[in-house]
Amino acid sequence: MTDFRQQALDYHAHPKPGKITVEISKPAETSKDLALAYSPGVAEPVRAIAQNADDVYKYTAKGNLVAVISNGTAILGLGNLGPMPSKPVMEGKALLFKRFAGLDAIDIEVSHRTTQDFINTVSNIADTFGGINLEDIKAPECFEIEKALIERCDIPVFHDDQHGTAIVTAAGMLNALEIQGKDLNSAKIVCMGAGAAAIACMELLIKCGAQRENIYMLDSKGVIHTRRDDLNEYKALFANNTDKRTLEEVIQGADVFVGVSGPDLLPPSALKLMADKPVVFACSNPDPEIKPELAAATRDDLIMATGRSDYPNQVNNVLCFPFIFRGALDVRAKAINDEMKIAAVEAIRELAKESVPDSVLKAAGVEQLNFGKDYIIPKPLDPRLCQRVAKAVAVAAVESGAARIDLPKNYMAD
Ligand SMILES: NC(=O)C1=CN([C@@H]2O[C@H](COP(=O)(O)OP(=O)(O)OC[C@H]3O[C@@H](n4cnc5c(N)ncnc54)[C@H](OP(=O)(O)O)[C@@H]3O)[C@@H](O)[C@H]2O)C=CC1
Ligand SMILES: CC(=O)C(=O)O
Ligand SMILES: [Mg+2]
Repeated sequence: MTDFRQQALDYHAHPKPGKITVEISKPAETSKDLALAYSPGVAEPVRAIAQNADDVYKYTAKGNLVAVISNGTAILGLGNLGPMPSKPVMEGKALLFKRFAGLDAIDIEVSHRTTQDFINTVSNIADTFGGINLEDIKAPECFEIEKALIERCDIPVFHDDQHGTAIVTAAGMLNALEIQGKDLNSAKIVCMGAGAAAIACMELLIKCGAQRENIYMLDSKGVIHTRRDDLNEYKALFANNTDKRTLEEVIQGADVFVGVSGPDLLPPSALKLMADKPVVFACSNPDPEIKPELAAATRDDLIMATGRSDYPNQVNNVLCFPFIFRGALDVRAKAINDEMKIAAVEAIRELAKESVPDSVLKAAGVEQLNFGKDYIIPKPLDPRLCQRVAKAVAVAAVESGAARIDLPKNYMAD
């Protein structure tokens, strides 16, 4: 067993199994405390909420509570391994919600027979929470699930692998292209993968200026083109009228490669075929489509990002989901709309252009970080992310009419 593998297993096993716990937030030491916390005192907020539904935000933990819900059908890039193997990832997301945004989060792994069963299960428990973060649910079911839950729930429902990934990818991509002196509008883009993350990343890049006809998408069967008769409705939107069938054919002269598929799917021979100054986001976890060392050895004019913490330029949805929920919950948004997503893109993007505080340099273990090739996007440990992204999202929610309450006074002030 490798050292790192053993360290990871020990981290999860000791001193207590798992990564999250539940703590109480009120005194419960005396008979008086118990009389307030439980019977008879608890009857008072019960009566208040029965009379005024919004009082649930005043008297319970709902407004700061997120459910991280999965069925384990697309666990990172490890595939469809089922609900229980997904639990460490979901606990991990809960850890990140708390660590980065102060949100209480609980993981829920759902076993189900049909997609409708999953939808019913989640919508039946949704009111318990302030928001629902769907995670690691494979395409195409994830699209139907998210759409149905958004319709049925009046709290934000957000499939992180779709929109969290797309927001961070768009922020990083706009910056990387700016550094390379290129424009998203005219960029030729190859997207390896045609699932949850791929479809959402490409749709958001289009909203940010990319041209649909400049995007070539590949799934496990190769290039997605108009002659294929095995495409679901989501892939069909990216079908090119082309006679190109392989990665090598479509990547010729491409400015951008986005990998949200699986390990080692971008060979150096294909990377060599890209245009000058390419941008390569190999975002599959834990193992990217090409290792950064191999990419750097293949050519020296690229900007490279991965989903991992141990290389520069971590394009990972952790830069988004804690903060987008923070902002959404703080104004009790009914949903997370496009205005809020674009506000998050801009806030993440802009932060990378500011000077980096010493505390962040220290946490990252580096001497300096300056906007450029190896720093296109902020570090997850940057405490300014919460302030900037949550505020931008909350403001966008208020301005777009998604918020139920106004911005709290002095919200996320410096
Ligand atoms: N860095 C980040 O923040 C994030 C990274 N990801 C990564 O993206 C990947 C996909 O996740 P997600 O979209 O949720 O999963 P999905 O199961 O929804 O999609 C996986 C996609 O990858 C495609 N694929 C699998 N093998 C190949 C192959 N050999 N060649 C081309 N395409 C292939 C599948 O093709 P087919 O449709 O034919 O089955 C499918 O379209 C994972 O590795 C995950 O870790 C995901 C979210 C966030
Ligand atoms: C980061 C993430 O959500 C994933 O790889 O699935
Ligand atoms: Mg995920």
